[in-house]
Amino acid sequence: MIYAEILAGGKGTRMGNVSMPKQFLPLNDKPIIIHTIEKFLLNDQFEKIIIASPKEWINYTNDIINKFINNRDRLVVIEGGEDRNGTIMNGIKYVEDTFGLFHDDIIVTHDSVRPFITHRIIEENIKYGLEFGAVDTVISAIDTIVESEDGESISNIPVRDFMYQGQTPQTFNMKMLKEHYYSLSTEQKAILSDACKICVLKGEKVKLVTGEVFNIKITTPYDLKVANAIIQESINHD
Ligand SMILES: Nc1ccn([C@@H]2O[C@H](COP(=O)(O)OP(=O)(O)OP(=O)(O)O)[C@@H](O)[C@H]2O)c(=O)n1
Ligand SMILES: O=P(O)(O)OC[C@@H](O)[C@@H](O)[C@@H](O)CO
Repeated sequence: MIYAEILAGGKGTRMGNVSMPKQFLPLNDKPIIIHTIEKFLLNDQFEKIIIASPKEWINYTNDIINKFINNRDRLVVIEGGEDRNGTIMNGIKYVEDTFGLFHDDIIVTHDSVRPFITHRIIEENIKYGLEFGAVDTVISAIDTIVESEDGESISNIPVRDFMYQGQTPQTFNMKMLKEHYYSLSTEQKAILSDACKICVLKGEKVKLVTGEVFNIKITTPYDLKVANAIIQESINHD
């Protein structure tokens, strides 16, 4: 089976002093997370689209889904985890408890705050997820990446042609990811900035899918302005 999980368990602290987690802020005519959910609903391969929200925002998430989405049969809202990978594990647990976990089951995980995800990126994540068991969505690094271990001076400048910026979706064979995640030490878990690193630490091959420059993660107030500009641009082209 093919599942999707929209990760909305965060608090959005870098968005500054706003009344609600950033995934619920309006973007044009509806909340950011609704744009994201609608993109996933366009794909009919998903058995279930799991939305993981902070516990105290679960009712609100259901309310806005009821308001903006006509047919919510494939949607379910669950509680997010303490961190992003904990949220992914809650999604896998939901599947295991509800449908059982089978050998070829995959989950396409996506940041709720990347509303500009495209049909092509989702399709390629599913295709390669089934084939390889682990997929990351990336774009070529635009800036040169400078590495500094102490934050004071350069320790390395990797060859830019080998550097990419990680986006989402990230897609995984669920059994594989779960087993690897729970076999990591606390120290290893502490340095995970995304779920693909779990696979990398365990020596799994992770297939790359090409993302889009506009598949941005809305993190700061500036990103929200950029997102509004992207929406405006697409409306003007319609
Ligand atoms: N415990 C968590 C933490 C984050 N996320 C989700 O992961 C995505 C990317 O994370 P990020 O942009 O860092 O979101 P926040 O953690 O909410 O932001 P901040 O770090 O500024 O607080 C977001 O959609 C966020 O809701 C999640 O599902 N569960
Ligand atoms: O929570 P952070 O913004 O530090 O990291 C999360 C990101 O790594 C993750 O959301 C993906 O977008 C991959 O880049």
